Amino acid sequence: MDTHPPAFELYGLRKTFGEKRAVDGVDLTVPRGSFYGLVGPNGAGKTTSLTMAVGLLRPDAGGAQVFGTDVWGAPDRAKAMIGVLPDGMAMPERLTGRELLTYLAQLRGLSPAQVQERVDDLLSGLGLDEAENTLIIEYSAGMRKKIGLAGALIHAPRLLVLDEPFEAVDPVSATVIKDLLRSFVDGGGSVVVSSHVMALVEQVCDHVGVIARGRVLAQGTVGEVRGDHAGLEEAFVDLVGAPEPVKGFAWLA
Ligand SMILES: Nc1ncnc2c1ncn2[C@@H]1O[C@H](COP(=O)(O)OP(=O)(O)OP(=O)(O)O)[C@@H](O)[C@H]1O
Repeated sequence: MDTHPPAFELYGLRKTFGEKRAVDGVDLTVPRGSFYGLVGPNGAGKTTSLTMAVGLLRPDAGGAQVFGTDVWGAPDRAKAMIGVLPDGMAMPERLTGRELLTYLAQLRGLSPAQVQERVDDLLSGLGLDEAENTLIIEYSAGMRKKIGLAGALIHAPRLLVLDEPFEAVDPVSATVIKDLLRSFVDGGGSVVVSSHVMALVEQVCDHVGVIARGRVLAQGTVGEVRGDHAGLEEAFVDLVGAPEPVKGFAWLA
């Protein structure tokens, strides 16, 4: 038995929606203590892969392990170790930010003292203290991301899986989130983020996986995937293929 399994291992993941093969055999290894960026064009299969890997969508084939625990075989044990920020997460809109976090903390079985401490810390750390009594329905897109991230952190997981955590977030809040995630990694945690923003991945991540058309095209340290290219963006375009020049739109000129 491997006594030091990786933080997260996705193996042979497949998913077809009708005729559409969304995920076509995805294998990824997220080393312990890494800050891992999953990048790929729109529709590449990032969200579908991550949703299956954290146990929210049943794969047609394949599976995932969190620190050696099978996500679909031992879901309670696996999910206790993961904090998830899903893409476009449905939220209880009629709760306030504080009520939502308190509810999530109680669901995780935290003591009243732990609930109080963690909810206070997360609301102030993520700059949501002024909006703590505002209903979620009134939150902006960026505030929703932040309260979702707070919910993913409340039970102090060992692995964070965050789908587009920086989308719609203002630059100051993005810096706060980056700092928080970095200190989580410095403290021994592991993070997976999906993103389209190559510069951001290059700045914050130490490992990267490139996925397109449901398959992994490259993975490794940022340096390994970048190779001889000037940056990750150039490596990405080389791997995924440059887009066709835009034609038409004469009427727009
Ligand atoms: N529930 C669904 N039903 C049908 N097709 C789906 C469903 N979910 C995803 N797909 C399709 O599967 C493919 C992969 O989608 P997915 O959302 O995983 O891509 P992505 O890499 O996360 O894209 P983006 O960067 O645009 O968020 C796409 O072609 C998408 O249209």
